[in-house]
Amino acid sequence: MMDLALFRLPDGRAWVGEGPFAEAAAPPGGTAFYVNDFTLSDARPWKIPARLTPVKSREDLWAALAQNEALNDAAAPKVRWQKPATEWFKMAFRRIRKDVLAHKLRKLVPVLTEEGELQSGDPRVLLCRVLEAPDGLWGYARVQGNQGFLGATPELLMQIEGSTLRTMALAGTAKPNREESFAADVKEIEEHELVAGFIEEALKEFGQVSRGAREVSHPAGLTHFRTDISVQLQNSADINDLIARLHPTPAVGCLPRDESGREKLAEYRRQLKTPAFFGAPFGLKVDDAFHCVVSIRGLAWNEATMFLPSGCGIVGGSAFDHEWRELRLKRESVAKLFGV
Ligand SMILES: C=C(O[C@@H]1C=C(C(=O)O)C=C[C@H]1O)C(=O)O
Repeated sequence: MMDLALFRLPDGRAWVGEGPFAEAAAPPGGTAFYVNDFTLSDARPWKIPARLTPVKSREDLWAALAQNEALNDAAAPKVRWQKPATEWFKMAFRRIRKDVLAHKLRKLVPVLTEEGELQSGDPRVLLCRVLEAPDGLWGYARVQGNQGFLGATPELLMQIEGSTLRTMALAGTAKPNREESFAADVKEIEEHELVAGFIEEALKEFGQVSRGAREVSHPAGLTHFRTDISVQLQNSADINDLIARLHPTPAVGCLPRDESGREKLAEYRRQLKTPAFFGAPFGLKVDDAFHCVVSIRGLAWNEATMFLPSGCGIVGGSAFDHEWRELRLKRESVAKLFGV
């Protein structure tokens, strides 16, 4: 059975870890992956591989994999996707927007998942695409037997090097052909500032926070607002605590992030059958640094069923047709990158 984790940095450096993985509650001294689900339900999220190999090319990756013969002949997956139905998502959209207008919520991110049936080929072949994703994206993958997930995300949850923690607010998405007016789009700015403000506030207890300017960023064919934020950590802060403090940011979660908000978020994720990996933190502690991303722009599979999720922030000014199109654009960017 294949048991592996893969992590790639935006500059192309990548590592593949092979199982069996030892599991720990706290970060170990050496190298380990951090893999959890969206609700952080795994009490032992630190996965220490039996073997870790730096990989540069798909040849390196195949050579590093114990089962490389089986994969060498495998073809890229062909998937028959089903058109997602609007009803459930429309209902969720209306209820969230109503709650926002009634001041019960400020923002919530529902997730729509397109499902498909694997017709031929092997989804594990897509591990190559993770490795070869465009610069500027972080790649992540976890495969266990006949299930797995992988993706190429533009969103950093945190990177800790020495006493500096870097993170970003990435939220607010341009409509197609409206990139010029995006920088002044009041609704998208509001959506973005909710995320940036939350992160800034959450990090204050850990040290001096610096916040960069709001910028327009173009990862993988989409246009988003991005604000870089960093903090000088006062004490050697516990990584698990930092993850729990930041995740889920309102870029993939809700605001306020109180019990009632979190319950609503969990309820929508259940109703809409959001895969557990989606939006969760995924990281690697290596070479005295910890890199951890938000697992979006990815897909998952369980035997022959494929899942392609995407989410969008709903605020008072959101309109269903725009959000529906934004969800599609996000899925299309993933489908294009992975050739599915
Ligand atoms: C939830 C996703 O993306 C997140 C939501 C965004 C938004 O609502 O504008 C933008 C970037 C991401 O933080 C996704 O890609 O599925």
